[in-house]
Amino acid sequence: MSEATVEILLETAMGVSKKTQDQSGYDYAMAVMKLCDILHLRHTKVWLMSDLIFGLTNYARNQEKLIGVIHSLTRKVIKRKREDFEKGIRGSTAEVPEELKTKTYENKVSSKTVVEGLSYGQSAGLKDDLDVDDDVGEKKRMAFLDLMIEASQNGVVINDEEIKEQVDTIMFEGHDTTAAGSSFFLSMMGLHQDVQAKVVQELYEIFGDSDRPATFADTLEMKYLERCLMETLRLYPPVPVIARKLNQEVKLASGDYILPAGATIVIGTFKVHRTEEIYPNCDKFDPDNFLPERSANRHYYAFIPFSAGPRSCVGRKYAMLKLKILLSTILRNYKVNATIPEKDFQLQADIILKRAEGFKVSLEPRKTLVPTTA
Ligand code: HEM
Repeated sequence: MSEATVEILLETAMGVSKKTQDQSGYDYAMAVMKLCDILHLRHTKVWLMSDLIFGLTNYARNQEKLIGVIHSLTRKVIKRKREDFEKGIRGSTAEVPEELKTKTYENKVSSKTVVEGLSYGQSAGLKDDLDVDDDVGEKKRMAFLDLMIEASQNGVVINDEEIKEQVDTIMFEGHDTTAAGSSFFLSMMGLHQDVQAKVVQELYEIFGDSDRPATFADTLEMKYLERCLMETLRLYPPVPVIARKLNQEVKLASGDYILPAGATIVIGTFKVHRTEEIYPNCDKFDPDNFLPERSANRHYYAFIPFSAGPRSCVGRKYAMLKLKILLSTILRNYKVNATIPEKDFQLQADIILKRAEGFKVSLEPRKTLVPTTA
């Protein structure tokens, strides 16, 4: 999943054609994973916290090598984009599948010409510029990196090193989070076959037995799949804790406590999401928790997989879109099975929430999407 999410980022956010990539997404994803292991070790082994002692260990040398792998990919991607720009090539060079170049799909559910719906969390009540019916066709797409390179040409002060840092941030934040989210989602589908059957039923209503690629309009119809995704992010938030340094003292609403200015506070998203008063039977996987009527009166901060406020996740709409496309494609082609029950998951919270034993799911090819009972 990590490899897939890196490749998707390179094509969609960096606008690089798969053909132009000379280092696989797999190497990048593995390097990030190993680097996170070292960071995790430094969180838990007191003696490794000191830079001086850490610098003397093999971990430090390994870390250098891994950072080299990570940075070499970003440097190559930027170099390639700059060369394209100098040759006058503007915009994304990632290929659009032939089937998506013509807009002739009949939607089985509705034949709306204007999409009325929401790209991220219908229940969250958000609507923005993604909510338009122009997701297919041959218009020139400008990826995030294209825009930055163009801005640097137009005299906006951003140099190559700064562009590289932005690319590193998006590549890092954008791949491991969605890889964890999608892997937990597949684990849930494997364990809750009745829920998987309902998702497949919904996909059948959207796609019939066709194997055409999913469009943006289709993702707006994936309402039940979205609820399953939100419920997965509730139980297994890929970023399980966030931290903030207080600029001023804060009086807690819950009692006579005052947190001093300058303190670092840690917000346990994982714990917030499993609060019994907010989510009755809070450890149970129940996609109906995100039915509009159930979430309508819930506090805004009761569901914070993407954090909240001014430093919340900039990629959340992109993430939901990417997850819907990726997961619907998998479920249209494979039945997911899993045997390890949730109570036996060995959760590991380094930077990203993972299952220490790996995501043990197996896939069985589906011959047809025609729904079968679970
Ligand atoms: C399921 C997927 C994702 C989850 C759960 C997630 C979660 C988060 C969270 C919790 C934060 C805030 C951390 C904090 O408050 O300290 C954050 C920040 C951020 N995320 Fe995501 N993220 C996801 C996907 C993505 C994607 C796909 C991208 C980019 C394409 C992205 C880019 C970022 C960036 C750049 C920030 C930093 C924002 C800032 O500091 O102003 N994220 N993410």
